[in-house]
Order: sequence, then C-alpha cells, then structure tokens
Amino acid sequence: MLILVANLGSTSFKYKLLDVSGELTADVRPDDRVLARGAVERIGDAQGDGEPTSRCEVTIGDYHHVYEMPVPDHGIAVQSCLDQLTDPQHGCLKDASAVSAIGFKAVHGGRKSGTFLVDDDVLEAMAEMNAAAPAHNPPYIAAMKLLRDRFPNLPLVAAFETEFHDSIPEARRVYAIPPNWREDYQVQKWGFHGSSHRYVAERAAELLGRKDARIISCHLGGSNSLTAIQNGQSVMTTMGMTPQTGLPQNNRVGDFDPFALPLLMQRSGKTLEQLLAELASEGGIKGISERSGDLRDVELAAEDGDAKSQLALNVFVEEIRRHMGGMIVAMGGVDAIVFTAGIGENSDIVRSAVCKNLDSLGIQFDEERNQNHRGSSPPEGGNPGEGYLHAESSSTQIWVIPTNEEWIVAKRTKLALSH
Ligand SMILES: Nc1ncnc2c1ncn2[C@@H]1O[C@H](COP(=O)(O)OP(=O)(O)O)[C@@H](O)[C@H]1O
Ligand SMILES: CC(=O)OP(=O)(O)O
Ligand SMILES: [Mg+2]
Repeated sequence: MLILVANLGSTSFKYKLLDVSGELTADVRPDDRVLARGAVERIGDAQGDGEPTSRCEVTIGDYHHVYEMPVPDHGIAVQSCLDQLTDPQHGCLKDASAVSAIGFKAVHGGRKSGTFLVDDDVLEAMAEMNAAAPAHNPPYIAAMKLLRDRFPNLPLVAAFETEFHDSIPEARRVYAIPPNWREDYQVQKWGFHGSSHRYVAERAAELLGRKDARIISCHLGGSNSLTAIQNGQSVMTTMGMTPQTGLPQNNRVGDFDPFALPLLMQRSGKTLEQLLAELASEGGIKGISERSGDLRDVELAAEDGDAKSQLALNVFVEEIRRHMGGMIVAMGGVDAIVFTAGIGENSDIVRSAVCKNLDSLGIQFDEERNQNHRGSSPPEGGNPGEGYLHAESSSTQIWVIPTNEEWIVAKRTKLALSH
C-alpha cells in the first residue's frame, strides 16, 4: 500500500512516497519504507539580492537531483512533485492510481480535530479557520482542490495537527475569556505541530528505552512550538488558538497583547485586517531582525555584528527558555529535551543558547558534542541526524531527533482508510 504524504510548511513543501503495507510494528524502520522524497525550501521567501530562487531536492530510488527554481507557490510545488513521481525516465509511478491515498499534514480544522477523508465539509471547516491560520490553511485548501480536480478517484486524507493535543488537560487549554466564547466560537488553545511532536514522543521513547519519560519536544523550524509530553501524550503546548501564538515564528508574531491593536488602529490609521496581515507576515524573527525570517540569514548577520539580528536571536531564545521553565514545573521535572525541525536539527547556536546555565536543574549540555553534531554518526541503532548532546553526568538527556511528520501522517492516513 503506497501513500503519498504532502507536507506544506510555512516556508517549505516536502513530500514522501511511503510503503505502509503490512503491520507497522515498532521494528519497522520508517526510512526503509521511503520510495521517494522531495523538498522545496524557502517558499514565499523573497529575501536576498536578485531574483529569489528555491533550492529543490528530489530522491527517487537511486536517482538524486538537486536544482534551483524561481520561488514557487505551494500549488506549483505540488504539481512538480507529481510530475517527478510519474516522470517516464526517473519516476517510480506509472500514474497516480498506483497510490492508495494522499495524506496531508493539514493544520487547522477547528471543529474537525482528527484524521478525515477530505470532502466538502472538511474543506469548509478549514476555510472557516482561514483567518486563524492565514499562512497555512489557504495553501492546503488550494492544493487539496487542485489534486481533487486532477485525480477525482484518489482518496485525499487530512491529518490535522491539532489531534495530538486533544489530551491536554482543561486547565491548560482554557483561556480566561468571557463566558460562552469557548462553547459558541471554539476559542481555546488548540496546539499545532502534532505530527512532529507525536513522532518525537514515539522516537524518544525508543531511544530512552522507556514510555513514561517526561519530554520537552522543541519543534523549531519555519513555525516554532514546544510541547510537554508525559507517557507519550501531549500535556502542554506553546501554540494556542492559532499557529501565530506562543514562540515568535519566522514572520508571524508569537504571543502578543490584543489590547495593543485598538491603539495601533488609532495611531497608524490602519484597519484591523491590515494590522493582522502585518502581524502574520512582517512580525516574528523577520520583524525584529528587519532582515529575514530564515534563521540562517539571521545567524550570519548576527555573526557579522548586526544588532537587530542578534536581538531577534536573543528574543527567540528567551521565549523558548521561558516556556521550557513552565513545562519543567508543570511536569515536576524533565527526563529529555529534544530538538527537531529545520532550526532544532541544524542550529548549534540556538541549541547551545537554550541549554545554557541549566546545570542547577540537572541539565548538563555538552558543547563539544553540540558543535560536532553535524556530520557525526548516530549512536548504534540510531537514524541519520540523531544524536545526544548531554554530558554523561546530566540527569536530563538532550537529543537531536530529525522529525518525520510524513511517517505519522502516513500511518494515520492508512488508519483512516480502514474505517
Ligand atoms: N542550517 C541551518 N541553520 C539554522 N537554521 C536553519 C538551517 N536550515 C534550516 N533552518 C531554519 O529552518 C527553517 C525551515 O524549517 P522547516 O521545519 O523545514 O520548515 P517548515 O516550517 O516550512 O516546515 C528555515 O526557515 C530556517 O529558519
Ligand atoms: C503550524 C505548522 O504546521 O507549521 P509549519 O509547517 O510552518 O512548521
Ligand atoms: Mg513544518
């Protein structure tokens, strides 16, 4: 059984074609089930001099190709993925009917939190949340409609990011808002990045050799969120009603006081819609650095002495540490801190700053391991890119675990098809 997983991130498009045949027991290695994979980076990113381009990568069996293209939108990226998979020379599919379903790492379904076959009601539920997830829902809806038109007989499945957080206790998901807002308008902390945090929960349990560990999963990428995990379940997360909240995001604001808005309207003469659009595209790391939402650009500029870029990095790290502290108290301790996604897997600068001076909490970071992590081989039985960064004497383990959202979405898609 083949499932194509489409992962439309705020800054990227990634896909994997996965074979999910048979029973997916714990000894199945997800990497052994990948038939093809591809990624397009820096979607919607118009930084730098000259014509902006995206770096693209595709691997189909032994065929590996890296190339550049003018920055596409998500629709063009999805089309090019299908063209690659069905290419007569390098492709691995005769046509799309060889695939049992396309699974989407869909973001905000509001009243639909779970995994569903995409029908008009699911598309409507997503559209209802467009204002809450402006960087995520519209491209997913467009891609789903495009694929539904092109392959009317192919099941499309939406695995919503909120589902993993359904286990968060009420006292950590209720806002202190006026009566009825929650019941009548579904205003509550939903939480996102569920596939990534669920993958981290599963993989960390394997690497730690125990299922009851208290874990803080740090998903730091285009969008950023931390999740506290206990007994494999989400018990607290930083994103709230929308994926704009919690930590500063690439170009979206993070936590912010809503009462600044009426003042901003009076002082700037802008409408609420204009201000919200700015908060969701000109804020976050991009807003503070006044340079870019891509941390690679910000780290380079900070290294060259750019004060605003250094401030963006400092705010980002302070916010991560503030939330981490809350999670450690909420769980009564932490057995493992895990870094994942584009920043978590690649930025030794952020990992080091986040873990600084925590020895008194039993969190001892090994800076040398951190510096040497890239290019080092994983511990025995580990996947590429995995490794630990804690000192041998640390009571809390610190890991880098490359996320595998596509594996979680593929498993959930298979389950949804069987119902
Ligand atoms: N080598 C690197 N060093 C620092 N940050 C990186 C590096 N590579 C990628 N990133 C960051 O990761 C982000 C992409 O993360 P990713 O999780 O792939 O994104 P998405 O949110 O689009 O799914 C980039 O925007 C950039 O900020
Ligand atoms: C919320 C979400 O899914 O974010 P991203 O893919 O941009 O990291
Ligand atoms: Mg992502």
